[in-house]
Amino acid sequence: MASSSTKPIFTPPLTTSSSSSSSQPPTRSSLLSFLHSTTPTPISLNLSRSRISFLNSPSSAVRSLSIKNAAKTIEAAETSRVSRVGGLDANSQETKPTILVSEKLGEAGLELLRSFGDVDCSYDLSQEDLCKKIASCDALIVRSGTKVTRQVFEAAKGKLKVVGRAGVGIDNVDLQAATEYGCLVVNAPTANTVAAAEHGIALLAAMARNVAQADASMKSGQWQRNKYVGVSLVGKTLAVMGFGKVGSEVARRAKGLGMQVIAHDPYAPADRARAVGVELVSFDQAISTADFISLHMPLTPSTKKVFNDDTFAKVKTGVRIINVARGGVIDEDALVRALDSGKVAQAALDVFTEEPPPKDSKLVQHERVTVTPHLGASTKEAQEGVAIEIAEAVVGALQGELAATAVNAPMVPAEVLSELAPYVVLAEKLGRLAVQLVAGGSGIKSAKVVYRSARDPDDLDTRLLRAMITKGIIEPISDSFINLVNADFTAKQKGLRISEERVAVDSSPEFPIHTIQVQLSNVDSKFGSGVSEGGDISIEGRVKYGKPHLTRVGSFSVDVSLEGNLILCRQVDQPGMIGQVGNILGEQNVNVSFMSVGRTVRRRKAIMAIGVDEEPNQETLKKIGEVPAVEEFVFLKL
Ligand SMILES: NC(=O)C1=CN([C@@H]2O[C@H](COP(=O)(O)OP(=O)(O)OC[C@H]3O[C@@H](n4cnc5c(N)ncnc54)[C@H](O)[C@@H]3O)[C@@H](O)[C@H]2O)C=CC1
Ligand SMILES: O=C(O)C(=O)COP(=O)(O)O
Repeated sequence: MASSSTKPIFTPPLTTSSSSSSSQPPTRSSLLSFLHSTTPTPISLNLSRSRISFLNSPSSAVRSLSIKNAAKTIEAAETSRVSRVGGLDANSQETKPTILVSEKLGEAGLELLRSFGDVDCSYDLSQEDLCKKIASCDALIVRSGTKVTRQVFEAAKGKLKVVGRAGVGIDNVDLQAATEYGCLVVNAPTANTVAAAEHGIALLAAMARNVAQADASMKSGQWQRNKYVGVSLVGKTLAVMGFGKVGSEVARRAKGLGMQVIAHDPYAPADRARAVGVELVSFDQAISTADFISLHMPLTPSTKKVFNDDTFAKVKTGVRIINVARGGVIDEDALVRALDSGKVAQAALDVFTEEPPPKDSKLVQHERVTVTPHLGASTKEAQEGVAIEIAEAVVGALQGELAATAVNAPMVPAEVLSELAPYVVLAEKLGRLAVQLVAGGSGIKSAKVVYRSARDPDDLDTRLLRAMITKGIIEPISDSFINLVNADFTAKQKGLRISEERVAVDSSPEFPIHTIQVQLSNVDSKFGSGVSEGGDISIEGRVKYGKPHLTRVGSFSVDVSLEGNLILCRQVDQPGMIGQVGNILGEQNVNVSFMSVGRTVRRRKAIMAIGVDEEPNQETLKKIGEVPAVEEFVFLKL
């Protein structure tokens, strides 16, 4: 006979290279709470801790943030901070989050952050100092000058919940480490687009007309009109490499200057190019036909040094190159060689592999190179916009919202979130229940989730539900903290395969999901009745009246609200059973909140599902086990 729940043993084959103790993701007892937990408390088997803080404020889930609404956002942050209990932002000075801003940020953004948390503006920190400070920070806001390395996440010891990149490029943030540590990374992808594009055009024109060189010459007392004869832009071909936000704005402006614009971007939709009147071409075609090449792709492993000796060999002799993307996309030594040989006539660079570059950099010193110190995003307007954009994203994330600009987590639109909210609660509880039915010693390798829904699969986003089921399965049996950011990673790391199936049902598509079923295969159960005919531990639930309900255990139908704790008993189906068990609980002052009996065949076997507010002590559980008709029972914490 099963007794009260014991810790199932989970034997994860650690498959990733980062499994040394120092690099293990931290332990935190927060929830998908998204990023709510204030203290990194190790997870024990205390399953009764409260959860669901991630969606515990309807206002946070549906709040829409926009730059125009900065003032409203401040107000909302303040209202929310004082009105919510139990979350990171409860009405207490002590629980205010600490936000470290490590590079200069626009005042409007700072103001918004200050309305929500304690803001520490510490610029020019060494890596060592950053690592020291970060252990007490809930959020970190950076621009391109701060390297957020694995060491930073390690040093954060689980406290850091969100890194906000006040700009586009996130190549200075170790995203893999952030994900492993369950730390959300958000960026501000739109507010500096125009500034970067304008800077690209400024460099293009300045380079073509030798503005910087002529200026320096005049300031040194010279008047060299013949030396600084330039080239015209009109009618020339510009190749835009990377036809994203900045690239397309550059293209638009270059067309206004009378240039022929072509673009290369393996992922850009043709209609976007068509709308701007630009032809998308292959990499080789772009570089071999262009008079000017302007770089606008992100720095990734596949774009690193994509402009190298081989590439320069293919360009048109006398080509001019502009780079306001990332220094690392060019092999800078190769560029110096190409400039020296005359293959490349000129370059205008805002970004460098190493920033700032060494003072004696041949590239920076080259007389046919125009340089600026990473000024692409540095306009007043862009910096105000970026600051607000990132402050809103960070405040939202700290309040438990899924940021629209999340870089390392699925973006779930606010309306989807609010619709899925009760199912998210159900999903985690089902995962948590299923794992508690596993007998000690069984290693869980695979879980299958079956969603029964009347919705078209395209209208059903289950990533959040899968993450919560994963969280429910893993957290009770390991010391991992799971959220949407690291759910898939952690499952993989622990050798747990989660598969999903959608089954169409004939119910109302008004509700996204009819039932969710969690099946654990190839494991022994400590509650035989929780095993389906197919041999899997199987439980099913649905949302009723906005609340999660357990509706099936193994082959037995039940109907019990998933609140508090749960006792599942299998007994001989006979009169008086409910009374007997109810009396035992009542004697111990354990309040029964719900009760449901499900049976397969009348007067044969039945399952009794009893919701209890309190946790019965061992003595009480023993008495239940001693009721003659009770064949097996299990106590489950939700
Ligand atoms: N200098 C500065 O201050 C600033 C620099 N940037 C940089 O500009 C770049 C572009 O920014 P956004 O346009 O906002 O980003 P985006 O994400 O809108 O556009 C990037 C484009 O590059 C494309 N791409 C990816 N791999 C490619 C490849 N191998 N070849 C060609 N295209 C490829 C993508 O499909 C995408 O369309 C980023 O590197 C960003 O960090 C952005 C703002 C300011
Ligand atoms: O947004 C980007 O990608 C940029 O490069 C801007 O960098 P910054 O924020 O000015 O350091």
